[in-house]
Amino acid sequence: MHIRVINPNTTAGMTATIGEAARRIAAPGTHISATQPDAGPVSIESHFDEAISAVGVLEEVLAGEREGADAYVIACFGDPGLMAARELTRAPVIGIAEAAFHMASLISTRFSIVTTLGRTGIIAEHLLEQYGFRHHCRRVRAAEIPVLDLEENGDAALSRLIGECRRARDEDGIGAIVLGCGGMADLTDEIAREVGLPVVEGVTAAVKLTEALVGLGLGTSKHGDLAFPRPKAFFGRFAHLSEL
Ligand SMILES: O=C(O)C[C@H]1NC(=O)NC1=O
Repeated sequence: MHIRVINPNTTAGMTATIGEAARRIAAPGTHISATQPDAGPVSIESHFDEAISAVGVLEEVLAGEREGADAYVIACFGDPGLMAARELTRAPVIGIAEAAFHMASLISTRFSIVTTLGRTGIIAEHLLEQYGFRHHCRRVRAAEIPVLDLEENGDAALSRLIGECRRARDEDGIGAIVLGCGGMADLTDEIAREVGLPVVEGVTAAVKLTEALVGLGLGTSKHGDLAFPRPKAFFGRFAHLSEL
């Protein structure tokens, strides 16, 4: 099976980190392609960044359709473009936030999320509501680190993350922690060791969920709102989408 793991930001180092984490846990026979859009924000830290990145995600899914991908992972914790991406394919499309929420809910009755900047916490809160996990999550916390610090200032970022995860463990009455950024995909084991709680990370959770869906012969339904988009003309820089 071929899973296209899409990093919605345009930082190649983070795409590599995400791809390595995905390959580490992929089943034998699962081929991982880790990709990123040619254009868009170097990191996603706001509603604006999310909106711009979603176009790149959709372009990556269209490329995957041309290349015969069997499933897609959207490897940004805001799951940008998820529903629109599902309209473009019969394959499973999983966002790392929804994957992490599902997995954490199977191993704990309550979890907390630890993400990068506090200002993006509202995005996770909206997704908890949208996916039906609001009552499972005790708190959305932030280590107050810029996303790219995970790449450029790794030790300091990890130390702040571990500190916030320890506070979640001691204060939130939880059984598990969800890491709130695709760029944290390589930190799971170290954080779990330091904090002593199960740590759920979305990239790896999403890869295993897509393997399960493909293995069950399940893909995105084309009945109802996730049917292929109605053909129509697009103008300007999106004119190439007229041939969908
Ligand atoms: O929303 C965040 O803080 C994390 C999110 N931003 C990013 O560039 N990749 C992510 O997973």
